[in-house]
Amino acid sequence: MSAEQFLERRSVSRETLERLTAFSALLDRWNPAINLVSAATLKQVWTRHFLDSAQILDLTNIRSGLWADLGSGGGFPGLVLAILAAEERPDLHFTLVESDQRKAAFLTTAARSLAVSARVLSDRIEHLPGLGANMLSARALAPLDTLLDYADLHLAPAGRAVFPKGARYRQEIEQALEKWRFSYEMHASLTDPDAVILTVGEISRA
Ligand SMILES: C[S@@+](CC[C@H](N)C(=O)[O-])C[C@H]1O[C@@H](n2cnc3c(N)ncnc32)[C@H](O)[C@@H]1O
Repeated sequence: MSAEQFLERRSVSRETLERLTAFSALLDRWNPAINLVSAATLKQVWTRHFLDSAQILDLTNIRSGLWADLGSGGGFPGLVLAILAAEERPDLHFTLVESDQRKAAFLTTAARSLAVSARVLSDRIEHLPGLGANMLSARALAPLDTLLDYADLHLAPAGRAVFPKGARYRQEIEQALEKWRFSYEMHASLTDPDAVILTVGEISRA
């Protein structure tokens, strides 16, 4: 999928498109050295990473407060969300948590170079003091029960979370329900017929 095909699925302003294009160029430049995403998916960055991340913003209606993205890696979904929100939801603030120092350095450099406001924390999620986030996201980080441990630590009261999940999502929900109570909604993924995106709230220990 090219930038033009992305635009057929998700409208963005010219400035946001330019930022995404510049982000794609940064990934091309840094990926051989620090393996931010698999080389194969880099060829499909507009669908596998940009559209896949953008759909997450579109499933939420939060317009202000703190959004924390955990285990951001090369910036997915967190930096894409920050790029979109810069114009679409300017009162949202982003914190990206990534323990790998080289990836965190990439995220800091990319945010600065793209003129996107995002705080990058290079630490382990479970070592950080609670972030008090209003919204939490994490892609390809951990099973749902572990993600709920992180949500318990980092969400503000009444905060919500949004987690893309692969084909094993039903087992993950069953497993998580042994330890947690939560409400959730399931949304079909725009980019993977086997995947879903879970929006989760009202999280408490079982
Ligand atoms: C499989 S990658 C996924 C990256 C990105 N979310 C994506 O979907 O492309 C998981 C990332 O989480 C980071 N990570 C794993 N465990 C972590 C932890 N406990 N605290 C902070 N970062 C962590 C890893 O360094 C890695 O960059």
